[in-house]
Amino acid sequence: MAKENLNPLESAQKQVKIACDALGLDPSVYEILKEPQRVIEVSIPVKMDDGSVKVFKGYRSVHNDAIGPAKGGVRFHPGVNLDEVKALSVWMTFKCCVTGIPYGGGKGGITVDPSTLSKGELERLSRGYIQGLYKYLGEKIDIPAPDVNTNGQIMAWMVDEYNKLTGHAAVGVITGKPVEWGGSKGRNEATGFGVAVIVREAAAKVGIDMKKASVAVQGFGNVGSFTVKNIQGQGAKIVAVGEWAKDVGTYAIYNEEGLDYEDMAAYMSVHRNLVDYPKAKRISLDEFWALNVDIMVPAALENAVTVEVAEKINAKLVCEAANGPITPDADEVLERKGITVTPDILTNSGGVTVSYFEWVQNLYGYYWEEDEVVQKQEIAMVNAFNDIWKIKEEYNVTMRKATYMHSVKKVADVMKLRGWY
Ligand SMILES: NC(=O)C1=CN([C@@H]2O[C@H](COP(=O)(O)OP(=O)(O)OC[C@H]3O[C@@H](n4cnc5c(N)ncnc54)[C@H](OP(=O)(O)O)[C@@H]3O)[C@@H](O)[C@H]2O)C=CC1
Ligand SMILES: O=C(O)CCC(=O)C(=O)O
Repeated sequence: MAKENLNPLESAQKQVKIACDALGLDPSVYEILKEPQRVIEVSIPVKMDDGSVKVFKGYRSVHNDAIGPAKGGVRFHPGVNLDEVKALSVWMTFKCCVTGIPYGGGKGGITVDPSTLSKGELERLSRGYIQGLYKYLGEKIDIPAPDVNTNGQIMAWMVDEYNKLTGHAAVGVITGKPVEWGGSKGRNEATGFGVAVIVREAAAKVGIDMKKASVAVQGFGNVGSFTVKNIQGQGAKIVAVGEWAKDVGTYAIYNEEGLDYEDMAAYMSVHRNLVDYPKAKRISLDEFWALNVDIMVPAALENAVTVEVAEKINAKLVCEAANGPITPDADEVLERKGITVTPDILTNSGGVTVSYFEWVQNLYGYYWEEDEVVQKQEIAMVNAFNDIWKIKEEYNVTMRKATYMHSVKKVADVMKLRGWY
């Protein structure tokens, strides 16, 4: 068999092309959508604590802003590169259409291992990113947010830098901020909470009783950990968690009696990983993927599920909490095996949906209670799930194809109205 293509941009383009063809759209729609509208690459010089200067590469891609200002997170990771950032921005365009929020798609990143930086170096790097890009960001232009290895503190430094450079108190230029300064209640947990909502809805459709379900989650960061918390809250048993640690690489922990979110989170906050977590046994990643569980949730990075991994999966339902965790070839394997997949742009759309709520609150200067945020998020996601399930049934296609058909049509219709083709 030919070597599997792991380029995320080509995966994203393939997903968009399939939807354009299924919808019978004018060929110019795909020509417009296959590449971002704008990509900026910046060099960021950072004064290190030892007095030396290190230069980091940063990127920001705006894929499409037909529907509204670009929206999407900023990732700090050694694997960040131009095609990855472009792909992530493509996915954001169609993710924003899932719950119907008025944004286009953007994404950014810096090629860096932030665990090697001091707090001061991390702050200078975050500010340097904004110094390189502030002319292309704005509350009505392009609005960043957190992603892998970035958080509320980093967003606060970035907004502060933006406000200093522009002279505007524009707190809505970035979302995912701390609640103490313009953040929305519920945003930190929103992606994982939303993943659990989609897992619950999909489980009901495929005949899994959440109260009796066994679940494995790959990744215990922001998305993975809150996914575990909320799925556990539905009465399901989390039997395995897959993770990554320096000097160990990928590993997983397993306990058939179930793992507890609070206990793992407390252990993680002291030890920074789950390698020697005492209430589970360590298993290999190969064993993790092959577990006999009802539901698998990849919540780490892209390309986690290749063809080889997909062949091992025994779950009835796979819910993509990460962006792009299943390769297109692996997707075909899961389809052949009759495993239902809820795609990333639906499953993890809760994060950007609550970012939108944060932006609305910032523009109004009027803040909501957490209950209101959570309730609005849940309604938006359940409605989106039902709309997409209907398309899946009507056209007899996978959830992924139905989701892209739903979203690509929305962007194509607006581009038509605006006279772009
Ligand atoms: N944050 C958000 O609101 C949203 C995030 N996403 C997507 O969700 C995914 C996870 O993001 P997020 O949780 O924010 O990121 P975090 O940085 O908070 O967490 C990522 C987690 O995955 C672990 N990890 C990294 N590589 C591997 C691996 N190969 N195998 C197992 N675990 C691994 C990391 O371990 P370690 O810390 O040791 O590196 C970390 O615990 C990404 O694809 C992101 O784009 C999607 C929508 C919104
Ligand atoms: O909250 C946001 O604006 C974007 C989150 C994000 O980057 C994502 O959904 O992948």
